[in-house]
Amino acid sequence: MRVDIISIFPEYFAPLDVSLMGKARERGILDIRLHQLRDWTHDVHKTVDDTPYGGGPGMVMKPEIWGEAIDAVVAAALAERGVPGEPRMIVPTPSGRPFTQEVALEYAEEPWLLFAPARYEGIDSRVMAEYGSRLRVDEVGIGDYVLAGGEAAVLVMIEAVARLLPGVLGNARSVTDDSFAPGVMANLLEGPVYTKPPVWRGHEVPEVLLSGHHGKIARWRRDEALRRTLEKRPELASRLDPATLDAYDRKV
Ligand SMILES: N#Cc1c(N)n[nH]c1-c1ccc2c(Cl)cn(Cc3cccnc3)c2c1
Repeated sequence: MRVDIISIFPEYFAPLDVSLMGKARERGILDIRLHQLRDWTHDVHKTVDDTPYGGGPGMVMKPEIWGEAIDAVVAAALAERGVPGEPRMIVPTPSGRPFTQEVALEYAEEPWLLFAPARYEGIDSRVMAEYGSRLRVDEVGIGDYVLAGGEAAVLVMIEAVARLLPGVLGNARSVTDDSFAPGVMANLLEGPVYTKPPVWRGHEVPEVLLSGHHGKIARWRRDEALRRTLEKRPELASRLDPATLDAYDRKV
């Protein structure tokens, strides 16, 4: 997967050089390119923003700069061998489509993502109108809390998408076991996990996990996941298949 990110803070994406993302890049599973938006400015101050039409607080990012940057990044990528078609453009915005595991799965199918994380009050809306007629452009938000810009949202989305790509997680971990993955674990939170020693500061590992009885262990894990989901995220539990809830050995 090819990923282009245009930002005034490309250094914000240093975390993509480490851990899972770093290994995926080394193995060629992910090809992430960072671009400094200010490289497409034409004034000595490298200005990327201006006051909003109609007044109001804050500043708005200038359409000309973004237009030149997006055109140049897309053209350069297309000039390289092996970059397919046109990118899916993703613009983080506070009011955007909520980013969920379902959206991550959708993006993981894309060969090319172009992220446009902005700052200030956002990008002049004509940029989305311009590219919306040529590309698939999504305005996406992560969670109901206030960020200072779109870069953190891009980091979250790239990690959530990249870990779904074949070969990124390795054999030890399967995305089908994820808390929010479709299928059996859909809408179930993960249960508690334990490792050696069997007793730590007087806290014992649940006996069933030491029993070697795989059927009982699987049932215990599912019951714990259900218990946690009912306790912490009842709105998720309400989406569970009734048969799953009926099978839950509530032991209460
Ligand atoms: N907040 C949030 C949020 C979230 N939860 N996901 N994505 C965002 C996000 C994405 C892009 C920008 C850009 Cl550009 C500027 N801000 C700051 C801001 C915050 C509130 C109102 N106006 C601007 C962004 C926030």
